[in-house]
Amino acid sequence: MVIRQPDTTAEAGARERQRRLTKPPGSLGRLEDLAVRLAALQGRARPTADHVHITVFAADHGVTAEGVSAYPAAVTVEMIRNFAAGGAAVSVIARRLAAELEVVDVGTAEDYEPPAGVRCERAARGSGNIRHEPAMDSATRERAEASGRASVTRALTAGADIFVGGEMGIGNTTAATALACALLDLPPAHLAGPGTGLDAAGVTHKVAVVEAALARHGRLRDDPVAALERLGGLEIAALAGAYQACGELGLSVLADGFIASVAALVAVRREPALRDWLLFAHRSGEPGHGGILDALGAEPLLDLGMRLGEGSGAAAAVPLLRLACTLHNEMATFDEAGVSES
Ligand SMILES: Cc1cc2ncn([C@H]3O[C@H](COP(=O)(O)O)[C@@H](O)[C@H]3O)c2cc1C
Ligand SMILES: O=C(O)c1cccnc1
Repeated sequence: MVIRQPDTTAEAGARERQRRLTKPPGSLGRLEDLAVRLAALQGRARPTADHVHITVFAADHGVTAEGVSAYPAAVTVEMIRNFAAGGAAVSVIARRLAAELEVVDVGTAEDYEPPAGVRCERAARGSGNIRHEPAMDSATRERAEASGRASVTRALTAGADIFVGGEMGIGNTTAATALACALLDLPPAHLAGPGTGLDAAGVTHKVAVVEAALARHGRLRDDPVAALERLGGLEIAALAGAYQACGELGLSVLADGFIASVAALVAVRREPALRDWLLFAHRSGEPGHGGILDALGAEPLLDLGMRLGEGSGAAAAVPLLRLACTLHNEMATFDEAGVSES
């Protein structure tokens, strides 16, 4: 399927409406651009951000065997339970936003009883340890991407107007760093950071692990799919598949932090027209995020020092989208209010 084109008629209508609202042109800054952009993506002059669908994709990473995270791999499944129980940061924000929150296990390694509400769609039992082997084979990547696509279909069926993809997977900042270094041809020291909280020695070790992984897998700069299979993670593949489906089916994406942005980079490298469908919510505290945002030409909405993932940074920016839409839809025009234009 092809990526849809934004609706330029709706965009022009929205821009014209912004011009007629009772304010000096441009005075609501990026809130104006946001409303116009959402109008173009939603194909209507009056956009909305009321129905937000959040899917958190969870998976384990073989590279955790190299000691690259401040937390044990068991936290991935423990957090799945926490999402289901409503206690994770993204659970709380989703409640506050009245957003739909679903959790999809696309590849945990451990045996556990998935709690009610968690979709168990494992494409594999964790990814391979990228230092020594590919993260996944092609069939596994396709299964993980299909899970991502299916979540977008559910979102659209439920009437979503914004899609947020979150991720949970201890070790996934290492996979994301390796992927981004491969696609951007950057040295690991440029993009590797503390993730969940490595100290300086831990980051140095993480750099060495990513260097070894890149050396093991060779040059992948011009092949995003091979890079994803060799260096990625199952939740990163699911996110890339979900973003692709959003572009094909016409659903706006509000992208989260470091890992989600690397998934976006993979998806945009594969399908450049997809870029139009992606709004970037925030600049993560993970230091490498800036390089990825730059590569995507993205200027995120928030810079709160958040570095959690789960979709939490994207969810935190939803109130701004709602405000942009409400201002656009409810402000009076100069004519309606009898206010003089310049
Ligand atoms: C309790 C807890 C909750 C989380 N929620 C998201 N992450 C985040 O941290 C992980 C990536 O960092 P690293 O590569 O350093 O392991 C991912 O699971 C990400 O979603 C969490 C991490 C922890 C510990
Ligand atoms: O920005 C993120 O998404 C992030 C950063 C650190 C750890 N987990 C997620």
